[in-house]
Amino acid sequence: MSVYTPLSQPQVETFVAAFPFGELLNYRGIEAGVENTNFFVTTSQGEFVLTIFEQHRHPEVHELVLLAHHLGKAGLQVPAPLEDNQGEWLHTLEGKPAILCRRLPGEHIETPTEAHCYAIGAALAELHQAAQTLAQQRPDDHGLDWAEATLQDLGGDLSSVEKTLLQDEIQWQRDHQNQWQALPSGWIHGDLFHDNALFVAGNAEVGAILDLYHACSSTLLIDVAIVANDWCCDKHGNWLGDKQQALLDGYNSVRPLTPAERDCWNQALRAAALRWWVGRLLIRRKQQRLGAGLSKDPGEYQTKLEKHRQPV
Ligand SMILES: Nc1ncnc2c1ncn2[C@@H]1O[C@H](COP(=O)(O)OP(=O)(O)O)[C@@H](O)[C@H]1O
Ligand SMILES: N[C@@H](CCOP(=O)(O)O)C(=O)O
Repeated sequence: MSVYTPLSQPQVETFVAAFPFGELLNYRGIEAGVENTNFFVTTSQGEFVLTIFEQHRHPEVHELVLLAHHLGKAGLQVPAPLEDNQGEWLHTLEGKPAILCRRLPGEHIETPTEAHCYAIGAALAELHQAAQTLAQQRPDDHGLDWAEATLQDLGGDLSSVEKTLLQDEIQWQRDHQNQWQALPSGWIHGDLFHDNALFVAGNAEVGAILDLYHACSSTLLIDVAIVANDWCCDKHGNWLGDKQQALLDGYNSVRPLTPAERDCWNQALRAAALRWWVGRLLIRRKQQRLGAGLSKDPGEYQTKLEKHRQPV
């Protein structure tokens, strides 16, 4: 369902011919993912992924891919764009930005274990550290102003319960901004759900971190909380076993959280749940407009937010 921009065989052949990777053997659309169009592309010299950006224009893609370039050079397994015969990596297909990356190793996991949570915590901290040496920044455009603007925009699509909860949480987060803004910041992934990681089969070694297209400059702690909300609890926000602790242990093994970050953990879980509740409300609207099935339930993140708001 996420091939928003279908391509013909001649289009892919022409695209691939610009690169030094041999001839096109076959290609197929990738079902996973909801934002961009992706194809697995096999040539006579290897396996690649062709991505067409559906929501970002060329200058934005330029910014986003700087991070992948930077992390790739630091030895992290991320989708870094490949250069064609002219040294260009940013292309255009059907009027939209397009890139080609190597297909990275590993498989998706259905249900993360504690070992996966530990490994992704350590990998996320490595990403945060490696990104600190990237001078360019990209402002976070999914903060509280965006949440507020989206609330206004969605207006009539929301129930009164949803509106009240959103308004109340945005206000609560605004009231706690002083402490939040003093926390360590830098590039965050922003979307490290477990379907955006690959693990090398048979063990809990991270094979790849994918989909860096939400990456931006923000509070590092929210990135850890985005992972916790997806990897470590059930759909109702109940923590599963020791997964949350495993994630934090893995993260701390590379970059120990500061005392101020530890104090703000619940705020981070709330901010992360708010961010993806609003994100999913927008995805739902897009899917409804396209007549597509709903693949990301916003209610799950409403429930998680409600859970984190309960006093412990
Ligand atoms: N470089 C890559 N190597 C291997 N698989 C990839 C790569 N890039 C994307 N994929 C596959 O495509 C899926 C969708 O890609 P993703 O970037 O998450 O799309 P979207 O931006 O639409 O969410 C991933 O879940 C993964 O299965
Ligand atoms: N991961 C987000 C939705 C964003 O989609 P992605 O396919 O780009 O990761 C969620 O699950 O809400």
